[in-house]
This record gives sequence, structure tokens and C-alpha cells, in this order.
Amino acid sequence: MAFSCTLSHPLFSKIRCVSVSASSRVAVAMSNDSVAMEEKSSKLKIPHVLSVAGSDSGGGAGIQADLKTCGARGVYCSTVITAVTAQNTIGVQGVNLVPEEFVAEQLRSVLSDMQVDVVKTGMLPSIGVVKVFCRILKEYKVQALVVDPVMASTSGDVLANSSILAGLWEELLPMADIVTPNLKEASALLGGVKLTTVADMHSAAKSIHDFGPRHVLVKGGDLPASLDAVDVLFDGINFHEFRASRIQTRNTHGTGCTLASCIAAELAKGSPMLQAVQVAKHYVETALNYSKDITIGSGPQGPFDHLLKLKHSFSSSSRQRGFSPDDLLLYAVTDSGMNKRWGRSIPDAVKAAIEGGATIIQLREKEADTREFVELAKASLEICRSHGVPLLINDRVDVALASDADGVHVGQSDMSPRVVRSLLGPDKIIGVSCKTPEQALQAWSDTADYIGSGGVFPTSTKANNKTIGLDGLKTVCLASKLPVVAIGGIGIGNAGSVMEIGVPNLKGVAVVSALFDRECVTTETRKLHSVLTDVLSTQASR
Ligand SMILES: Nc1ncnc2c1ncn2[C@@H]1O[C@H](COP(=O)(O)OP(=O)(O)OP(=O)(O)O)[C@@H](O)[C@H]1O
Ligand SMILES: Cc1ncc(CO)c(N)n1
Ligand SMILES: [Mg+2]
Repeated sequence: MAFSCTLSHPLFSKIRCVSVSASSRVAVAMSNDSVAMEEKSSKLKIPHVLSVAGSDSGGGAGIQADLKTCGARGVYCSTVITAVTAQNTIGVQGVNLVPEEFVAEQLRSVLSDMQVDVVKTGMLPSIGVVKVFCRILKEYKVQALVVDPVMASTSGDVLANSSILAGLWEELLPMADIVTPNLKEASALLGGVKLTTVADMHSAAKSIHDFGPRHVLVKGGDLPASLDAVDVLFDGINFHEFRASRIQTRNTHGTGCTLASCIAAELAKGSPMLQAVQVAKHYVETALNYSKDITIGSGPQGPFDHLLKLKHSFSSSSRQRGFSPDDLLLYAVTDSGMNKRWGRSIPDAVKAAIEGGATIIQLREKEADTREFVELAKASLEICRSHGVPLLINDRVDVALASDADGVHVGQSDMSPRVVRSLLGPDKIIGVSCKTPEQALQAWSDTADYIGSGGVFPTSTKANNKTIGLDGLKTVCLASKLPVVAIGGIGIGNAGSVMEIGVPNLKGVAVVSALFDRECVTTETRKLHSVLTDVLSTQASR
């Protein structure tokens, strides 16, 4: 017996039904015992999101965005397909609805068998699907429900008819822990009210909250003439604004789906709502920033790469694992003059620092000629690789490329980090020296991985270096979207005071003479390492 349905609503000119005949369906019988055994035997519970959404053939939104986002956030994602769309960077060419009965069957297949923590809805294309979804969800216990009230694609094409609004109001929104309308969707939910300012977003969030969702997040990706990308969250009592710099890019297709599925992923991992939204906002911003130069499709609205940052941290060409901000804890910067004075080679100095607990090494050789610098880098890299410690080269991108070092650290007058990124690729580590908040934001925009900020205290290691002090360091850290390592005149006596300025993204200290202008590098490094780890454990116990 074949299912088929016709939709007369004029909005559905492109929408056709997909027919699912009983014979074409392959019944997959799985004995409950084997499933039960499988679940009992496995101890590891992975956070689980069920995405109930439409398929986006272009791969940038809908189900595809949800799967990639959950993957990027380390969460398992199962799927219920509500529609299959033919769409690309130009728009939506066609939509085939999955019959309500088959949406119900997919829902039961997943919810009856798997421990779903959070359900996220995207495209629910008809009032019938909304009703089926609400009825079945009530039969199962999940932690949270995230509703992204998809009504139109970024290209403006309709993905759900206006009758769905009634379904949202009456049935779905009262069940939602959070609903995430964009400006058009918020306006539609409120009968077409104009929303053009942040203040309008506040009142819209409050009005939509009256329909019953516990939280409302009105997304401002399309806020006209706004320098920032602002979202407004209302929890029934307080408003919270989430601001990100507006990334100048055509690659914003699927940002809303991604934000909602990232919120669902963070909730599934146990985060409270406010933190989940914060993490999701940062994830979208980071993914957009990393993707702004990619080109997929010829239309006005391109997709972005949800996994670019992830690829960067699981590179095969350099170290076993990618960069982690924790690598910045004890950052040893070599100095050939000092090491010559103490009669040790650079590789010896590198080995001694690593044995003392250095977590990252930077070769800073202003005098060495290129051939010598490449040889030093290769010898040092062998030592670093054997200990799993990243090796960065100061300024010299050519030496980093020739030696396959793990990355480069550049100053404000060196090659732009964005050009360095284009030469080294997404797998390598790029650090930038920054004295001001503006420089810190620019470094993030240029896809750097961390910033070095200082000089914190006066230092003889670097001539004419303006010191910024602990206050200046704190100002830069608070503005930075990247992890920070402090540098300049830091040693055993003041490293504790640096780490205790109380900013979470200050991840460590970079030192030169405190290690290398001393008789025993390993001993000095050990002493500094214990100062730093004592500070970290005290902070962790607070
Ligand atoms: N150019 C941009 N730069 C930074 N953040 C952006 C940009 N565009 C959108 N965002 C952010 O992306 C998230 C999604 O908002 P948006 O208004 O794009 O949702 P949407 O229209 O539902 O997206 P889509 O329908 O394409 O999935 C919000 O956090 C928003 O602030
Ligand atoms: C299938 C699907 N869901 C959601 C969106 C929102 O952009 C889209 N474009 N396509
Ligand atoms: Mg959307």
C-alpha cells in the first residue's frame, strides 16, 4: 500500500510528497534482547541528541548541520527526517515531505531504543508533523527540547507553511526548553510585527515567552545595519545579550540550525542553559571565522565548514594531537646568546627545558643564518616530537615550513597571521604578540590559535619593549577570544602573581632568561613548573 499526500497551500508550490509504499520499506527486525544486551554490556554513555529536521542537499543546514555540529562537540546525533529538500547556495528548488506516519515511525524507532538526552527540532513542515511529534514525544522522557522554528531558508525560500504557526503556539512551544527564532520567524510568530532593533528583539523575546517556552533566544544574524551579530535570550525574568563581531562572509547558510544543535549538544553534556548558549554562540562565530575564505557553490549564500577547527586539532602532518591551550602553561623561548654563554647547544637547551616540564618550545634565533636555523629546528623538532611537546619557530615561516615545525609565532611587524595561515594551512599553530585589545581581536580574526601578551614586566631580553604591566595584561586577556600566554620579565618570583590576575583564558607564562640564563635549565624549569601547577591547583580548588 503506498502513502501519498497532496498539499494545496499556495506556499507549497515547490513542495511535493514522497510516497512510501509498504513493499519498498525494508523491515529491519532487531530482537529486543540483543539490543538490551548490547546496551547492558556497554558502560560508556555518550551524550545523545536526536535531531528532527529536514535534509539539506547542500549539506550546510538541517540534518546535515546538526550531525556535523554534534560531531564537532563530541556528542552522538540520531536523526528523524521530516522532509527532503533540493537546495543549494542559490535557494530551495524543491521540498518533498516525509509522510507524517513515517515521521512517527522514525521517532518511535529512535526513542524506543536509544537513550536520547535532548531533542532538537528544525524543519517541521506542516501542522500534522508538529502534532505527531508532540504526541509521540510526550510518551518518552528526555532532558530537554530545543525548538528551532524553521520557516524559511537563509535564501528566503519557504520551508514551512503559515498554518504551522498555530501548531507551534498551541502544542510545541509550551514543551520547549528553548526556542530560537531568527528575526523573520519571531516576526511571524508575533503576527508580522517589524523587528529592526535590539530593543525590538527584547520585546519579541518577552512576547514569545508568553507562548510557554522556558527560554527564548531571538537571533540577530539578519539585524539590519548592525556591526555586531547580537542575539537576545529571555528566561522569563532576565535578558541576556550575546554579541559577536559580525564576520564579513557569504558563508552563513545554516547558522541557525548550527546554533540550535550546538545548544542541544551542550545541554546533553550537562551544561546549564546560559552556558550552552554561550558555547554555541562562540562555536558559530569560530566556525564562520575559520570558513570565511572557503567557496562552495556559486550563489549568494554559501555554507560554512563545521569541522575546519576540528580538522586543525587532529592533524596527521604534525604532532599526534592538535594544539591545546594547556600547552601554553610553561612556554620556553630559546636564546642562542644565553645558551652560548652557558656552553650549551640549542637542542641541549630544548631537551633540558622539556625534561624540566616545559610544555611548548619556541626557537627564537635572530642571528642564525637560514641554513643553520633550519638544522637547529630539525634537531630540536626530533626532541620535541619524542616528548609530544609543540615546537614553534619565531617569525621565520620559511624555517617552519622547511623543518615541518608545529607552527610559528609572529609579532605585529612580521607577516600577517592570515598570510601565515594560508602558507601553513589549518593544521599548524599560529601565535601572535599583542599589546592591545584591538591587536588581540585582529589576531583572532586572522585565525591565530593563541596570543602572547606583554612585556608584562621590564626585560633585558627584548630591547625597546614597552611594558604593559599586570593591568595591561588583564585588559588584553578580557578582550581576547583566544588563549593567552604572558611574556616579559617573568620568572619564579613573579609567575604566581601573573597567573593570579583571575582571567580564565590566561593559560601560562613564556620565559627566556629565567630558564636559559641559568646554570641548570632543568632545575630552573622544574621550579617554575611547580610554582605554576601550585597556582593552578589552588585556583581549581576555589
Ligand atoms: N555574519 C555573521 N557573523 C557572526 N555571527 C553571525 C553572522 N550571521 C549570523 N550569525 C549568528 O549565527 C546565529 C544564527 O543566527 P541567524 O539569524 O543567522 O539564524 P538563521 O537565520 O535561523 O540561520 P539559518 O536559517 O541560515 O540556519 C546567531 O548566533 C547569529 O548571531
Ligand atoms: C532542511 C533545512 N532546514 C533548515 C534550514 C534553515 O536554513 C534549511 N535551509 N534547510
Ligand atoms: Mg534558521
